[in-house]
Amino acid sequence: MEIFPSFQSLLFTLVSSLTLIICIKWISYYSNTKKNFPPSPRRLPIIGSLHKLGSSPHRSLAALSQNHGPVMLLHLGSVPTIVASSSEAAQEIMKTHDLSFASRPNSTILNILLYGCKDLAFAPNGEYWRQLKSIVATQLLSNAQVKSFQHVRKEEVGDMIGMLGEGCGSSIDLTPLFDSLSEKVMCRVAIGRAYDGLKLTNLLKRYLTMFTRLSVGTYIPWLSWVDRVSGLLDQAEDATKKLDEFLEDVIEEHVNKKRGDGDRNDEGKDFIDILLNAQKDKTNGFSFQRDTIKAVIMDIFGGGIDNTSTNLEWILSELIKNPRVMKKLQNEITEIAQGRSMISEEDLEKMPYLKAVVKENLRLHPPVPLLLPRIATQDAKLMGYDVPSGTQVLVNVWKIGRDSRLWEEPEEFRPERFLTNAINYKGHHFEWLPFGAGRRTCPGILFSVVILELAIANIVYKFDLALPNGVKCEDLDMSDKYGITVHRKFPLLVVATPRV
Ligand code: HEM
Repeated sequence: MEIFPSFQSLLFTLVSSLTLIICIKWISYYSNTKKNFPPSPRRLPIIGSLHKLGSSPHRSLAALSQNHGPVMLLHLGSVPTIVASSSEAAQEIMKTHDLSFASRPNSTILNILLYGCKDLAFAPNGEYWRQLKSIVATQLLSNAQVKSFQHVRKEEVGDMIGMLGEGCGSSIDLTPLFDSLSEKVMCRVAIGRAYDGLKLTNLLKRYLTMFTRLSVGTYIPWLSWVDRVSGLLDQAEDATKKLDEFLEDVIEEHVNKKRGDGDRNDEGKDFIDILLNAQKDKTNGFSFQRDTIKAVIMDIFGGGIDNTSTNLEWILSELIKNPRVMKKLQNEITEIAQGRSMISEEDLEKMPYLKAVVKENLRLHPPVPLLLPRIATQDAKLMGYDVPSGTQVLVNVWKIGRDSRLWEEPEEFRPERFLTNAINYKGHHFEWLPFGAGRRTCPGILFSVVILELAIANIVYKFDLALPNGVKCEDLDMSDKYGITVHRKFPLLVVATPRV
């Protein structure tokens, strides 16, 4: 019996393997040259076009689209990525071919942060994601459920107004006030109480920052060891473990019905109660483990906290920078308030200009300017171009919101445009997509809009706001900074004076 193959058979195997590889390469090259791929900027070896993203990817990609058109193909490392920058392309992605683009790309770091993507935002499209979205949309974030947390918003907005009042006359940084408001509201509805002290704040900050860190392995898989050597994956594991331990305790408290002091939401069920009940419900054949509950709560913290405070910062920045709009808004609110001490959620329905202000701000400052990435799960066509399965897809809604073909004087903050157009939050208008659209649309729209409207209405009703040290309104710096959401680059410092 021969143990080692003969030289001839070795040579034969080698030559036939080489011929096979050359054939495959040739066939794939030939069929690719037949394909109609979107225009691409020049790329570098290994990193492709990663270096072109810069520190503000939404701005860099908008600039690139000026040269390469509304549908571009970039190679981020070795990840082929389509960037759509027009409302027509967005509509094809999120409506015409929504099913082809309804999944999310996966990565080692996301798997660490989200229990193997058992959350809603990064779960691949499929039965698991569909069932979970149904629970989140109909049980956690439905109209009725959002209404049931009205008292939480009232109390927390009241507390924030109280703090602003205490700082009247001196310079106040609004960002920590807004961060605290959003975190408290989110914690009370999600886990039953707001935690005093910085323990949870710091845990969350550390955890959420991990989503903004560049993971080499995500873009250049053969260099994925760099993420281990650089300590990135260890940090992600540690941040997740700490938050996991915290949430594990909170869930145990819920299971054992032992809630601590400071529970200001004890008359209603919080999200953990609802998820624990859904877990017991076997009627629809969907079963999930505790990791799913924790992953969903992490989504809710990730989606809810930063987005809300970022929005509040930008709305007030625009109002301060545009005194005409501020005056008009204050007039609307004062007329409806009729001397009452606080604006209530019932009042908001009578304030069309306030609603227009919130929408106009989302046009100019969408907190998630490239939406969450999607991935093509089948070969698709986009605006006549070929998009192979496995291509990542980004939609630049920041660019679409500033498209002069769609918006007159797009750089101007002019809420009036939303008084006359029919744009609503249903995701049918592809020129305005701060929450995305289609299957993957944000389920937290109702939840966030009401808190934004209530907080803004009360702040501008109760106070006049000016910039400190005699800085003129028109000189307010509006630079932004890319992160988990697009924040103001510099803190928003104001001097508040009581109005009523
Ligand atoms: C102003 C506030 C908010 C903005 C601008 C925002 C924006 C977005 C965007 C752009 C997406 C991706 C949509 C897409 O890919 O088409 C998204 C998804 C998501 N958002 Fe929000 N969001 C906000 C508030 C919230 C809140 C308050 C929650 C939860 C309480 C939330 C939970 C989620 C979840 C779970 C997803 C993933 C949905 C899926 O993949 O099926 N968001 N959001």
